[in-house]
Amino acid sequence: MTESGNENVHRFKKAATRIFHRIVEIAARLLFSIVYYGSNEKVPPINNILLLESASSLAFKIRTKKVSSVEVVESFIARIKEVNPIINSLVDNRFATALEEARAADELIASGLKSETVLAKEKPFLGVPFTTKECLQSEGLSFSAGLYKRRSIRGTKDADAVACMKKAGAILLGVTNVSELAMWWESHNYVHGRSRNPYNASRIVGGSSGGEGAILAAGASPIGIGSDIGGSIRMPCFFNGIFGHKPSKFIVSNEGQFPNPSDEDHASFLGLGPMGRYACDLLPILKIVADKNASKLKLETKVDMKQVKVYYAEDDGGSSFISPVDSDIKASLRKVISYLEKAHGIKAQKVALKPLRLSGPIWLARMKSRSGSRFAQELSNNEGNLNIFWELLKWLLCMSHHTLIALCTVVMEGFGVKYGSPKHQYLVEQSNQLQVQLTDMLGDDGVFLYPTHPTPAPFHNEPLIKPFNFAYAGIFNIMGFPATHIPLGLGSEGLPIGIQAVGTYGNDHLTIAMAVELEKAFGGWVPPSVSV
Ligand SMILES: CCCCCCCC/C=C\CCCCCCCC(N)=O
Repeated sequence: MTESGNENVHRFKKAATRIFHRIVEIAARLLFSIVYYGSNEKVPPINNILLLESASSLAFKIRTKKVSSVEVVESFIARIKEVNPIINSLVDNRFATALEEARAADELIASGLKSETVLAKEKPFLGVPFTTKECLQSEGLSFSAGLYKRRSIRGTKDADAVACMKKAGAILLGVTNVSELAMWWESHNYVHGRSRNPYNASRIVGGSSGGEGAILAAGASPIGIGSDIGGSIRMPCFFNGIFGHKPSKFIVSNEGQFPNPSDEDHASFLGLGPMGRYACDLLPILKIVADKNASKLKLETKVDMKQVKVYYAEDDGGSSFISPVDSDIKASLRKVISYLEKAHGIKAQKVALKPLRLSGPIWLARMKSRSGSRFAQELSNNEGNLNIFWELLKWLLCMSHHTLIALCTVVMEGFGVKYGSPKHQYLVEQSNQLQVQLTDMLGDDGVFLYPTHPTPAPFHNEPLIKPFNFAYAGIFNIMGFPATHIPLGLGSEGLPIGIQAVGTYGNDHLTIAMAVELEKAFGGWVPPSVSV
């Protein structure tokens, strides 16, 4: 066959794959709509104004005795008790200890031993409650990572990031649900069950920091710490309409997570960072969890929006296996672009970065390690290897304690592209090319705006039909770049939508400044329900 003939066959195959994928997606959506018809419960409206404060504002009010820490902690505990039966977000708590710590914080403030200025410096979040995901070790609390074999394991010490928060005076309320081994974008497992979206309980909360996204959006915790190796902070923030920041690589310590990154590459993809309802909390919380590495970032630099260069893309250029970007998301991105021009004279440039179309395959290839598959081992809690055929059979007979997607991930690891093969090398090259393109384009004063995810929160289990949609977020983990999710209100289905702002290494202050700016212009977090 001639070269142009070959090209035509290739084009035809691609179009056919895309059409087939769309048909399956539409048919599945129809089926899920029928299955979940009428089960669109929301969390009740927030009636306590303390729950509407940012973590920074709560810290200030506690420190200056305008409100007591006990009052704040009690308010959030009451809200958790109200919403958790609907969203199944908090899976273990330390309420009694948290209240004791709140009393101690109030006593320290009342004693006058330390001035407000000293307290603001030494314990900037004194008396402010927070939550974190269950796969981040927290002393005395469940630490299963959603793995049935680990169901009775509890943390014996705090992960570094949790310890940093406590050192800053913050009070841990409890831990939130994750996907099995934090390796999927829906939070469901056989230890703690399934978490549900506060805007519509028939929809997912995302993963792996999904319980965290839901509890924050429901107004039941002021601030949270998540982790992100393939979008696990940004996707839950997107589905639950809140802010979240995945920092530049190696800024926040990964210590104290299960599973642990298997090598240096994986460790560079993983980033722990803040999640919350208000953009103003991202930077101070990042500073705290970054600890000594905060000085590697430019967090004190004031950003002049007029000097920021903006680039954007409305989609990945048309990957066959990824859903098309929802029209509400595209429209909101366009509104952002025209706002930036009107308010700051920024002439944003639309770009087409070819390797983005390969985001899914690139992420999967870069996650391959030289030493071979580890997921099957981790699924057995590193106690031998999992017999995948036996487990799949057990799953079919409803006898397995593993989720279907975890088993599919083991299969994928076995059958996917081999480490070092020509296909693997090609994908690594594409990934390097994208890194160079983004670095040259953005420099130290540019931000790339891009959908965080192609569709608003799908129904439970629907992600199995579109597994690679996570790649919109995951690709930037591979680059080691900072990325901030920015909520932009609700779409036509009443579900949160938004975009991410991506910068080059070390420019976390730029993507966070963009979040602060767009929150001012577009309103940021929208409560799931309001009193009538
Ligand atoms: C029934 C269909 C099965 C399709 C199998 C697809 C296997 C997918 C493999 C990897 C998906 C990884 C998703 C990563 C999500 C976020 C992870 C994170 N912790 O940041």
